[in-house]
Amino acid sequence: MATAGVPRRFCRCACFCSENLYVARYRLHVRFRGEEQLRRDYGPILRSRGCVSPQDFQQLLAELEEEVERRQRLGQEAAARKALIASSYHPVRPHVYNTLQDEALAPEFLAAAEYSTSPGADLEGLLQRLETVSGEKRIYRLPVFTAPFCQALLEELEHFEHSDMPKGRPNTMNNYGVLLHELGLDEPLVTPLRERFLQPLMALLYPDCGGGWLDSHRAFVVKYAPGQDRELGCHYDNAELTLNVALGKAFTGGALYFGDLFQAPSALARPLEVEHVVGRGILHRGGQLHGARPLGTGERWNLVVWLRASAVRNRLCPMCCRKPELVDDDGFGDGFTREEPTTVDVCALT
Ligand SMILES: O=C(O)CCC(=O)C(=O)O
Ligand SMILES: [Fe+2]
Repeated sequence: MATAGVPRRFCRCACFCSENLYVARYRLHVRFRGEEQLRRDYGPILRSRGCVSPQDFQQLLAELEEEVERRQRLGQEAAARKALIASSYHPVRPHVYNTLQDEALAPEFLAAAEYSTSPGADLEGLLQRLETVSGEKRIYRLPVFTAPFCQALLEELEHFEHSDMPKGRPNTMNNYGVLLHELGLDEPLVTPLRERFLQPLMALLYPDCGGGWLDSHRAFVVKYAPGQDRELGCHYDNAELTLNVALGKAFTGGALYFGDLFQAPSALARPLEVEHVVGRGILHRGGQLHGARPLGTGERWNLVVWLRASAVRNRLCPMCCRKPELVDDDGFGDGFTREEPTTVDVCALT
C-alpha cells in the first residue's frame, strides 16, 4: 500500500532557553535558571576560571539574561531575515541555488552513496569506500564536493558575508558564518544532500544513532580568520550525526579534536586530532565531544550539517538529557516532532 508524507511541524525543546549557555570568557557551558542556581551550581568553577569579583558575577548574570532573551527572539528574527534576503539579496554565484546536481559532488561521494543504496550493501563494503579516521570513535572522512563547487559556494558565502544583509549566527560559539536556511540554500542544496546521499550512508554507518531516520537538519558555515573567531571550545552538537566539510580557503592550524561521547566519564582524555583536507567531509556522532584548535594563518570556512532524527530525539533531548518539553517552532525547529510521521493512504485519495 503506497503512502505519502504530509509536511510535518517541527519543535524545539524548552531547554533551549535555559541549558547549554556558553560563556566564552570562562570556557564554560552553563545551565541558567536564575542567580541563586548559578551561584550554587557554578560558583567554584567560575571562581577557578577568573570570575572572582562581585562585578564579574553581575556582568556574567547580565550576559546570561541577555542570551536567554536573544534565544527567545531567535525564531521570529530568523524568519524576518530570511524574508528580507529572499526579496532583496542578489547572489554572485546564482547556480549554487539550483537544485543539487551530481556534477557538484565528488566521484567518491557519489560512489559511496550509490553503493549504500544498492541491494546487499553492508557496513564492511561501505568502509572500503571511505577513510576510517578512527574505528573506535567511529569517525570517517570522504571527499564531498568537487573543487569548483567548493570554490563557487565559498565565493557566494563570502559575497553574502560582505553584503549589508542581516545575518544570523550559526550558534553561540561562532560569531561569524552563515545559516544556510536564511540564505535559501536548504531546499536546493542541503535537503537533497541529506535525503539522497547522506541518509543511505548514515544508515549503514550509524544505524544505532538514527542514521536511517534522518528527517531534518541545521546547516551553517563557520568562519575563522585573524581578528575574528580563531578557535572553537569543546562541545557536543545538538544533532544525532554531523557532517563537517572543509570548504577552504588556504589556512594553517584549526585542526578538529575529538574526545569520547559526552556521557563518558573522562570524555576528553587523549583527544584525537584531525587535520582538515579541503573538499573532504568528516562524519561523526553529534554526541562525540569535539572542538577546533586555534587557526594559525589564513581563513578557514567549513560547512557543518547537524543531522537530526526525530525518532531518536523525541525520546531524549540531547541538550538537557530529558524527555523534551516541546515548543512549536518555525522550519525544522530543533528537529523534534509531536508525533511519529503522519502518513496518508494514497489509495484512499484516488
Ligand atoms: O570548527 C569547526 O570546523 C567545527 C564546528 C563545529 O563543531 C560546530 O559548529 O558544531
Ligand atoms: Fe560541533
